[in-house]
Amino acid sequence: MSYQKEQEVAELAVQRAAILTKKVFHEKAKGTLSKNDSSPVTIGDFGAQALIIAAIKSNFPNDEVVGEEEASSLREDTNLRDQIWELVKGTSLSDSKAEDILGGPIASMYAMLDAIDAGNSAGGAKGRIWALDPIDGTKGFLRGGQYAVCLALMVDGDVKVGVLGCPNLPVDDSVALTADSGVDQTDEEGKGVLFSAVFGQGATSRPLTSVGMGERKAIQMKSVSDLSQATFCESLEAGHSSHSDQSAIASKLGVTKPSVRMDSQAKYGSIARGAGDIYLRLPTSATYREKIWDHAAGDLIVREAGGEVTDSLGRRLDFSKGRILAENKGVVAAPAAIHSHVLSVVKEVMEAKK
Ligand SMILES: Nc1ncnc2c1ncn2[C@@H]1O[C@H](COP(=O)(O)OS(=O)(=O)O)[C@@H](OP(=O)(O)O)[C@H]1O
Ligand SMILES: [Mg+2]
Ligand SMILES: [Mg+2]
Ligand SMILES: [Mg+2]
Repeated sequence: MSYQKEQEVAELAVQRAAILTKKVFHEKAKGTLSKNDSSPVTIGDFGAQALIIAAIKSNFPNDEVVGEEEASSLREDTNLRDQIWELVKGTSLSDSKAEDILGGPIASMYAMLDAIDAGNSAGGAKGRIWALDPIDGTKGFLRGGQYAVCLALMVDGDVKVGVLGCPNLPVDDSVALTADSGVDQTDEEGKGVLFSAVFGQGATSRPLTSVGMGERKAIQMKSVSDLSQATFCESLEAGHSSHSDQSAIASKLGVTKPSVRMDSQAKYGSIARGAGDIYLRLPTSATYREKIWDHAAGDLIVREAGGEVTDSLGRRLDFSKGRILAENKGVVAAPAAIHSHVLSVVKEVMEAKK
C-alpha cells in the first residue's frame, strides 16, 4: 500500500497542531498541570491532541488512536478547558484546501473534549492504530528547548507512516547539531522542520510551515567512518535515560565529542537527516517501560533513512504490545553499517554493570 492519503493527513494534522503549540511556546503562562505520575502537561499538549485526533477521525473514522493525554482533568477544570477551547477554535491552516482535508474546525468544546478522549485505544497487534504524542518533550517545551509533535500509523502492530513536527530544529538538513542545539531555542528564525516517512518509501524533510508536499526532500543518515568524530544524542533529563551508562558507551566507542542533549524525538529526526549520528537511551529504572508514542514515528523515520533501531538487547522495538513497549528495554539507534558494533559495546557496558 502507498499510504499516500494517510501520510498527507498526518503531515497536515501535525502542521496544524504545531501552529497551536508554537503560540503556547511563546506565552509565559502555559496552563501547566501535573499528572498522576507527576510529569507536566500543558494547554498545548491538550489542544494539539484534540486537533490531531479530530483530523484522523474525520478522514478515517474507524481507526483507533493511542494518544498520550486524556481529558478527565479538563472536564472538572472549566477555566483550563475554556483556555484550550479558545486556542483550538483559533487554530487553522492558512491554506483552505488543506484545512478542508483535515475536516475543518472542531464543532464545539464538548466535541474537543471527546476528541482528546478518543486517544484511549489499548493498542495491540490488530488493525489500524495511530500513536500520538501531541507534545513530546513537554519539559523541553516548558524550558524553551526542543520538542516534537509526533504521529505514526501502525497496521497490525507495524509502523507504516511516521511524521515528526519539530518547530525548533533548523529547516536546513545540512546544519550539524552542536552542544547547544537542545538548549534555549526561543528564537525561531530559520527553524521548523517536518520529517515524514512511509514504510518502504524512504524518509523526507520539508519546512514545517509550507503546505506543498512538493517541497519534500529525501533525507539519509550520514555514513560514519570515524567514530571519534561521531555525534551522539541523548535525553536532556537525567531521569529519562542513564547519562552515566551512555557516557561509558560513548567513550568505549571512541567518541570524543560531548553528547548533544535534547528533549523529544527531535533526536530521531536529527540523526535521520545526518545532523547527528547515534541516539542512545539506556533505562534509568528496571521497571519503566517506554511508551509507544515516544518512539513510533522516530523509529520508522530513522529506519527509512538508512538506520537501524533496536533496544539495548538488540531486539526491534515491538509496537504491537499495547500502549507501552512491553518487550523492550532502552533504545539504540545508529546507521545500519555501524549499529551492530554500537550494540556490542552497549551490551558490554550493561553486562559489566551486573
Ligand atoms: N523514567 C523515564 N524513562 C524514560 N522515559 C521517560 C521516563 N519518564 C518519562 N519519560 C518519557 O520521556 C519522554 C521525553 O523523552 P525525552 O527523550 O525527550 O527526554 S528528555 O525530555 O530529554 O528528558 C516523555 O515524553 P513527554 O511526556 O511526551 O514529554 C515521557 O514519556
Ligand atoms: Mg513523549
Ligand atoms: Mg507528550
Ligand atoms: Mg508527557
